Amino acid sequence: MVSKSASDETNDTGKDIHTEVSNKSSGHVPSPEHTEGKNKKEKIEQTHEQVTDDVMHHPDLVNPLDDTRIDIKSGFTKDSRRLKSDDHEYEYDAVVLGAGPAGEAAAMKLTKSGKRVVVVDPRDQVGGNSTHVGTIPSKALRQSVFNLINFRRDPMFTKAMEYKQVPLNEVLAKARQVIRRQVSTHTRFYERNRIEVIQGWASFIDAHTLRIEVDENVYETITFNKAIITVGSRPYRPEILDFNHPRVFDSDKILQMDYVVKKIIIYGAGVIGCEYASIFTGLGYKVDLINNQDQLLNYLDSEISDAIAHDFRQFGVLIRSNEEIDHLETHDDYVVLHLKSGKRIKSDAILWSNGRSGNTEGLNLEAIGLKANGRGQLKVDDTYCTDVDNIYAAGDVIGWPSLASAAYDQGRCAAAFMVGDSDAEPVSSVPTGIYTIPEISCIGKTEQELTDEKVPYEVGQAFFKHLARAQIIGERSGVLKILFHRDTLEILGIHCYGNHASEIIHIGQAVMKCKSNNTLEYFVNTTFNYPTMAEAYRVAALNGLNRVF
Ligand SMILES: Cc1cc2nc3c(=O)[nH]c(=O)nc-3n(C[C@H](O)[C@H](O)[C@H](O)COP(=O)(O)OP(=O)(O)OC[C@H]3O[C@@H](n4cnc5c(N)ncnc54)[C@H](O)[C@@H]3O)c2cc1C
Ligand SMILES: NC(=O)c1ccc[n+]([C@@H]2O[C@H](COP(=O)([O-])OP(=O)(O)OC[C@H]3O[C@@H](n4cnc5c(N)ncnc54)[C@H](O)[C@@H]3O)[C@@H](O)[C@H]2O)c1
Repeated sequence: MVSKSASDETNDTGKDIHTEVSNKSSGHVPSPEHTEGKNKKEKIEQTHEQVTDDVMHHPDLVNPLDDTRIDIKSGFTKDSRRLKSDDHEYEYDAVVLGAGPAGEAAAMKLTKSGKRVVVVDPRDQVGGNSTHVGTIPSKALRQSVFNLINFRRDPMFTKAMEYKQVPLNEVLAKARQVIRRQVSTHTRFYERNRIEVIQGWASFIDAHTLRIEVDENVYETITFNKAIITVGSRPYRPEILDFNHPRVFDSDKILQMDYVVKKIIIYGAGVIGCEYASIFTGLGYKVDLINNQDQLLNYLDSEISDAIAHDFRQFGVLIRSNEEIDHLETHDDYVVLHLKSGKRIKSDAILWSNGRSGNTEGLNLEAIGLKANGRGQLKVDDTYCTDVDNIYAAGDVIGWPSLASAAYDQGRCAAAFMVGDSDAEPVSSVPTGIYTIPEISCIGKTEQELTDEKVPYEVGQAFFKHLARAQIIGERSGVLKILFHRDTLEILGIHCYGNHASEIIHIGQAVMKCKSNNTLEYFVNTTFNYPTMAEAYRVAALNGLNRVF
């Protein structure tokens, strides 16, 4: 039996939904005449009434052992209030603005709840910025660079191979493959769930009418009962910089960098700045990392933040803290960054990575009485509802935490609130996964927070260099740190630095979620596979218990 949440997550449960699809081939957009209101009414068969039971028999899922049909949950709970019972005269029960992770999850939840839903996105492919310019390309790029670093370190290869610098867009060849595969996977989700996708820029005419620019100066209008804004974000571009200059980049444009540089400035030492510092040093570039704070990623546990700063320096990153741009001088083949402190830094190029802005300015929010903040973000309540009661928002456009992981869950939860699921809850606890080389991942409180709150905590540590698995796979640096209450042994925070950290963290996260079992003793009393990186939990737990008296 597939549970409700599991089927929501995979989105791939086949022909279980009863709205007609209008873009059968891919995420590609139907032509305007294909989506005209009149045709649509004929084409879209509203069969909400068919989805009445909680459990459905899935036609494609057959148990291989006894040939019986596998039951799946329809996505409703018995006490769900359904939009279909809201007697409305609109074409759609819900419209989703943006086909990124938040939009996709919202659309899947809505359609699985029997709603007639349409998704609008200006790209001709689904996946959002996350797939096309954010998470996926940067992580695929990071993996290629990681492989390159390991390859160069291996004496078996380095003798035979010539050391050659490679431009970024060539290293991205692998990333392009991953993007293609991701787009095709997600397109299938939309197709199988028969979700209509319209390509175009959406803007509001009023709180129940959307105008979609499907081609240059060609508009289509649709009406809807409820909407969810999941338009995501883009790099924040200050006016003092000319991003058309071939030596000035942001995190979108950097994916097209087609020349090799020796030296690059990264302005902004947030997650993007730090991840790219690893990527560039891995490619052999010299990096000046300009941080406008006094510590790298200062929301991290300071020991972890110190560790990444230390490793960056070892790899040749020059970190300049507490600095602020005055202006940038651009030349054909170099740039000079002038800092307010009077320093001047010359480099082949600059990557600006100083925050992001929500994509709200083209939405004509005034027409529905909404206003975004200075960074283009929308305010929502605990049910992801904006100040307008039929308009919801999720993902990067609402700010925190601006992660694809959370955007997906926020989209699903927002849709759950929209359909009236009684068990819907807002997303609250999100792990941090930072894909520097090595990785960083954390969940729960930091030492600084616990000290400020005067919680009597203790620390258990495991250094990767002592673990058999780490020695086998050649992990030289890394640490797992567990913070726990010294009286109750409750786990309060887990901080991991080292490769595989973003995977390792989930073991601790699962234990922390089990309220009755959330104690350090779990790791001592449970037999783990050996040798594994997960053994770090046992080692750290024993190390911590030895400190308790
Ligand atoms: C370089 C980089 C690396 C990242 N790495 C990670 C990572 O490793 N892990 C992680 O969890 N997160 C990562 N993130 C963050 C992650 O990409 C975002 O949190 C995620 O994309 C947010 O998803 P979303 O659905 O809110 O919006 P998006 O992915 O931004 O998608 C929004 C969609 O809305 C569309 N849209 C915009 N305007 C309109 C309009 N008017 N009408 C209709 N549609 C519109 C856009 O075309 C886009 O397709 C990274 C981000 C960047 C930039
Ligand atoms: N591995 C990941 O999870 C991952 C990877 C890359 C990006 N992201 C997401 O992308 C988002 C953007 O990353 P980023 O590195 O560009 O930005 P960031 O939010 O991490 O901050 C980068 C720098 O910009 C500054 N800054 C941010 N907001 C500002 C504001 N309103 N005014 C002035 N300065 C501000 C910060 O002080 C910091 O020095 C992050 O929120 C992050 O969640 C996540």
